[in-house]
Amino acid sequence: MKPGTVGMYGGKFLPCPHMGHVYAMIRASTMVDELHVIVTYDEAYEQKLCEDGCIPYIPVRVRLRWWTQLTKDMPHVHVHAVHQPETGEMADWHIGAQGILAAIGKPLDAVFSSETAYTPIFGELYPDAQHILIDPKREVYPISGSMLRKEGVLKHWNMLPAIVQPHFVKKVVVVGTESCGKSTLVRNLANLYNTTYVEEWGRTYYERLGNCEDITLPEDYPEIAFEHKYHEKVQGAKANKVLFIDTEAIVTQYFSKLYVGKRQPILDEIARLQQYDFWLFLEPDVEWVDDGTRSFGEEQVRQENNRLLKELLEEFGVRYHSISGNYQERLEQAMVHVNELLGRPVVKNHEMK
Ligand SMILES: NC(=O)c1ccc[n+]([C@@H]2O[C@H](COP(=O)([O-])OP(=O)(O)OC[C@H]3O[C@@H](n4cnc5c(N)ncnc54)[C@H](O)[C@@H]3O)[C@@H](O)[C@H]2O)c1
Repeated sequence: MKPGTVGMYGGKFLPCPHMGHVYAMIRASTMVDELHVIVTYDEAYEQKLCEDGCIPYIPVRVRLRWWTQLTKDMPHVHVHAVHQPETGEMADWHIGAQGILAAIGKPLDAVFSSETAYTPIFGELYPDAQHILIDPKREVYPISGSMLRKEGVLKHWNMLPAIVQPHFVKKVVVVGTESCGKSTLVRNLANLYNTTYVEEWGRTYYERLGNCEDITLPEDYPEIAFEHKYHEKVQGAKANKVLFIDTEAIVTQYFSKLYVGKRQPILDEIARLQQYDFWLFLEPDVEWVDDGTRSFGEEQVRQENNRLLKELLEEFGVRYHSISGNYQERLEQAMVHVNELLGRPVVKNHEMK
């Protein structure tokens, strides 16, 4: 092609750009001097499309953000969002093309897609541009947006760019009072599902100080909650479909009440804002182990604290799933729930598929 060529690659990229899209964009970027990636959108139509599939609606701003991240080190690639109505009429494409040309602001030399069927309409819309097909049989990355919408993103995890995956990670939080096997269960689950986890930050915090008995201060608790949230973000970015999390802001609030006798508004606010896909509640029916940072071992106190924590969770409208029994039973019950969440079959002896 002549120097100074301008190309366009467009789509709705719903629910998200997949590896086939990334491949097409990169191939296109090597063939022109300037490439414009166009994210077309029609909110009402897309919401309906997502409702009919099995994915939550992903706003255009999020899709634009992913494309911006994907192309941030490619100075000759530019990303735009353009409204194109989706009524099923050819007029939609004409309206879209007007918006696309206005966003690009210069004549187009090439239009890229993987659809041979688009050649006639592109010929009408962009008569001076060449339609260049990239992998029309979708052999390099056999995936499509409709497969992701219909079958869910977890089934096609390896077809999602690494920067997109964290958005779809399922967050499983494990809560309970002291010494009910949370840390062990969280670590075991993370290893079994080959993914990452977030440790109980309050514990790490006091281990760093050397103890927690009689030395906790009210200001420790917001700090614990902030650091915990930060680690959720860090580990979530590396997770493989699911992230296991040991405790959260409501448990931190519960400890604030127990240790310093007060409830902290900022923890209530975090508790209201946080979102998890699944809550596992561990009943305190395994042996109490004193690991040096624990204080409430007496059976009656243990039961009373368990009741208090449940009350607090219920106050925030949390729908948790209780798990009890010995360590083997707890692991098996947890795996049944997690398999269900991930859409995996629950097999005999709960073996992994
Ligand atoms: N007005 C325009 O010029 C224009 C151009 C393109 C798209 N659009 C709009 O975008 C909407 C969606 O278009 P779509 O369904 O083609 O978008 P899409 O989001 O499914 O795909 C975007 C592009 O990537 C290509 N692609 C998809 N999967 C691929 C894979 N595995 N490997 C390689 N390439 C792959 C597609 O052929 C398409 O060109 C259209 O209905 C239209 O509204 C408009």
